[in-house]
Amino acid sequence: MANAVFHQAIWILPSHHLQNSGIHQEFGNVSVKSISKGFKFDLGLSMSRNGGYSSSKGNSFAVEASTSQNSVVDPISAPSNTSSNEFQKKSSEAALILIRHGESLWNEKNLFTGCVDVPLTKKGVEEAIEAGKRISNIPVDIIYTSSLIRAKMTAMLAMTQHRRRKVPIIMHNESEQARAWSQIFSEDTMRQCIPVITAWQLNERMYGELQGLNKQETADRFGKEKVHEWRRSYDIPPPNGESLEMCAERAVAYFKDQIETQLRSGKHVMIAAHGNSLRSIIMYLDKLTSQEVISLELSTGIPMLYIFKEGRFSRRGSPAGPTEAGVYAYTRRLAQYRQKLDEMLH
Ligand SMILES: O=C(O)[C@@H](CO)OP(=O)(O)O
Repeated sequence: MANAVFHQAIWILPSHHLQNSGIHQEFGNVSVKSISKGFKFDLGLSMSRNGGYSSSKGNSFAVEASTSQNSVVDPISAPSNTSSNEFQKKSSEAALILIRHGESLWNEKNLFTGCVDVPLTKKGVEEAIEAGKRISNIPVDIIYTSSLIRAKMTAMLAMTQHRRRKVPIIMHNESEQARAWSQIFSEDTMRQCIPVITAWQLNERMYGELQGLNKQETADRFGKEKVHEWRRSYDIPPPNGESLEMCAERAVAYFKDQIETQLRSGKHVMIAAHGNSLRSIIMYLDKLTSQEVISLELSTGIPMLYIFKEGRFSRRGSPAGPTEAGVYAYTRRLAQYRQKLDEMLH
């Protein structure tokens, strides 16, 4: 289906609104006076009919001033003597971090969860914080999460550990009012924010009539092999649920349409999602066959790093290493980013 754009996810503050609005006298510590010129923040994203976002401007997170145009580029990522547009054109490399959410209350109870919206356990919270430590030196410009709380919690908790100290802000594009009421009125503040896009397409596979059942009891009842087939095969769906193939149809399509667009424009992306939605994405990234994906298992709270360069993905991190150094093979560009963080923070 074509992605018919029906509205834009823009945080707009036209100057007449500033003058006329009696509502937004202050937003946090930012007074209206400091932004009296009037400008608009444009994520460069448009929501499509299928609930996804498409890039309306080519670059995400662009800021349009009333008189001039410039993109918000992290001063740490961008060389100071290079204009942001030039930088983005030259930047042929972007980081992609994938994190499966931390342990949920139903993981702990060994229940099939699927699209049931269950929060993290204390251990899951700790795993998310630990994941955040491992990615604390890797640039993040935009975050995608599923619409489920365990993925959102994981992303937010992980970002509490990031050394750049940017603030992840969940975009509310569900209605005109939600957009209007979540505007930000300071360009400086915007520079210190990371947009968080929630997308149902990244949700866990819908587990059908297995949702809420105990995994061990289900295996005892239907047989270990049958249950393994439901859980790990590519094209055999659980009763009235989604197979991995069906899950991939929405998750990988969303990835290609929305997330790859960000990577192509040089944005560093983090995705917090689920065992099976991420398996389907990894199958695409690593070009796994439907046989190979059967043995792909993802642990909770382990971040994986990919580099997108010249249209190709290469895996730079294995979930095996216990430390950041053991996990990630940094590219030169990532090492430079890290060095700049060191300089800034010491
Ligand atoms: O229950 C679920 O939703 C998933 C992930 O926890 O389980 P499985 O490992 O069987 O895919």
